[in-house]
Amino acid sequence: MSLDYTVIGATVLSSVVLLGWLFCWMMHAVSICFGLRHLYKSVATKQDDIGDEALPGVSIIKPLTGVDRNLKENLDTFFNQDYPEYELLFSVPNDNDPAILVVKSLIESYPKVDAKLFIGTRDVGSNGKINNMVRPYEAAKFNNIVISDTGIKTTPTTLREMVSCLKPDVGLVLQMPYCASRKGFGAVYQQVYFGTMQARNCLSANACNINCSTGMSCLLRREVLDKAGGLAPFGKYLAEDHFIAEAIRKQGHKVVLSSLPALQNSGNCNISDFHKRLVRWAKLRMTLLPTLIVLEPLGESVIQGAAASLAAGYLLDMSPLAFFIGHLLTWFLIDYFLIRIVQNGPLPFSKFEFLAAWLFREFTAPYILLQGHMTHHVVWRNRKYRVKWGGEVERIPEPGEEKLLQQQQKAREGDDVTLLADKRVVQALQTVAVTS
Ligand SMILES: CCCCCCCC/C=C\CCCCCCCC(=O)N[C@@H](CO)[C@H](O)/C=C/CCCCCCCCCCCCC
Ligand SMILES: O=c1ccn([C@@H]2O[C@H](COP(=O)(O)OP(=O)(O)O[C@H]3OC[C@@H](O)[C@H](O)[C@H]3O)[C@@H](O)[C@H]2O)c(=O)[nH]1
Repeated sequence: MSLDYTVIGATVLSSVVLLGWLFCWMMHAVSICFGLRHLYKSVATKQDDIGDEALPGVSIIKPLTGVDRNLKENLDTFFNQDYPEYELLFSVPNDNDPAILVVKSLIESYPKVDAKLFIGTRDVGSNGKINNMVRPYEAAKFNNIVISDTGIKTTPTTLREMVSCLKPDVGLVLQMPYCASRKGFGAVYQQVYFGTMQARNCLSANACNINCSTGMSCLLRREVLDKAGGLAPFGKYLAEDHFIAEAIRKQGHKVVLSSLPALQNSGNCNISDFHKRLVRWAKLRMTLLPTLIVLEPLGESVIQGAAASLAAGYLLDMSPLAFFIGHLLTWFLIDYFLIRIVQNGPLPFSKFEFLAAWLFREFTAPYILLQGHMTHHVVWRNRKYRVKWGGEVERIPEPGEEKLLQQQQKAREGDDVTLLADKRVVQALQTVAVTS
């Protein structure tokens, strides 16, 4: 009896594809169960019995670069935390940064809030955000550090909620990225992106204890990060959030999700800028976890649906078109259910807008991943970086910047204690610290 290897091959491949398809539905189910159980289930209320005096002090670091039309409104929310003891540490890379005026005016408006502004970076690596945060990190008064990006808007109870998640065995509390409601299709699209695909991955990964971080808003124990060398060793990566979470986990501490998502409220909802950000993130993910090069496209509804339709057509003799339509419709309905959980109620836009933004996201996602493959460098806040396999990055100098970057690199390589101390003195002299 002769074996038909083509038939065996096609049968095995179709079965694997259908198993992958079932795995995706399992991810949907896990993210919905975890979201329902975890999101907006405030732990803080239980802690209220402990009393304010038992709550630890928190230093909130806000690395800023430039201004957008929502910056003042966003920063203002940090001055209104319902929390007994916290300090705000703003930092900007240089004294031309327009964010300085915004911060100074807020500091003047809230004389009772402990707030400082740091001007000038310390270059410990290529990552501009890390360089911008090193000095406030070292100056922080408290052991509990919040890192919060410039575009984040917060609510009065968020800090209390995040601190309540910081149990003794926890080293890092992450806020899952989501968005505040803003006007326009670009805003709806971002909300749909973070409330569906990103939420599914983030919730299911956290439910299964897989590191899936976004560092836009997190609370960490400084003593734990200091054991890994503080912030400086992470300056060589752009995905510093991923590596910080890894370092904390390696020390045996848990990384948990806060029950409140982070509200991104940048004044810029431009779709093309958002796509550039997604391409940068995609590039970071595929260089640091190459298995995602295969898995990530397979986790997309359109690619997964196309592959599963062909497999079902072959194995189960079903109409591939009917299978594909049923697949997409079910995925759509489950995503609608998930985003309602992430939003904690009715969506701030119509069902039609949801449908349009959802279709746009699902059908552009493969193209964005492809662009991530095709770019050799990423751009972040007007700076170009070359990303190496493993996640390390190198700044690509702009014309005229080569010498400066070489000097900075040499200074980093030659850092001994005396040189570092000298540099600290120079930097201290260059710094203007505005204290309330
Ligand atoms: C057969 C089909 C299998 C489908 C598997 C699907 C695999 C998941 C694919 C993509 C993950 C997307 C993750 C999105 C969140 C990451 C956001 C991000 O890019 N953040 C960067 C900027 O902040 C950050 O620097 C990079 C971090 C690296 C994140 C790596 C995440 C891996 C998560 C994998 C989740 C799998 C969940 C499995 C649950 C059972
Ligand atoms: O050169 C820089 C770039 C960025 N930043 C600051 O870093 C924060 C995040 O920057 P953006 O909002 O441009 O970028 P993203 O939202 O894409 O960042 C996100 O993805 C990449 C990760 O490394 C970040 O931790 C995460 O926050 C902002 O607060 C920004 O002001 C700097 O201080 N200097």
